Amino acid sequence: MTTKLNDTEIAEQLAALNTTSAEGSSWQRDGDAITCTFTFKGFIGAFGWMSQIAIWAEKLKHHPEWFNVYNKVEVRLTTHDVGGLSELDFKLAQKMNLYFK
Ligand SMILES: C[C@H](O)[C@H](O)[C@H]1CNC2=NC(N)=NC(=O)C2=N1
Repeated sequence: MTTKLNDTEIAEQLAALNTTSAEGSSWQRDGDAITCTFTFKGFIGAFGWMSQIAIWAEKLKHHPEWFNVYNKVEVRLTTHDVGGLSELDFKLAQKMNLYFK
C-alpha cells in the first residue's frame, strides 16, 4: 500500500532526487505533483528514453503524465491513488534521472 508523503518528506525526497538531476533538468514541486522538463538531442533520443521509462512504469505499476514535442519531454508525477505524492513518484523520477543522457 502506497502512502501519501507529508511536506517534510516531500522536501527531503526532492532534495535527494535533485542530487541525481542533470544540469538544466531539476525537479520542482507543483502542489500534489513533481515536474521536470528533459531536453534531448533530438526526437529519437526523447522517444527512446520514453520507451525505457515506459518499461519501468509498468514494473512499478506507476505511470507518468508526460508531454513530448520533438526533443523535449515535460513530465508530471503524482499518485492518483493517494491524492498526492508517494514514494512511487520519487522512485520513477529517479529512474528518469538515471536513464537521461
Ligand atoms: C491498479 C493500478 O496499479 C493503479 O491504478 C496504479 C496505476 N498507475 C498509477 N499511476 C499513477 N501515476 N498514479 C496512480 O495512482 C496509479 N495507480
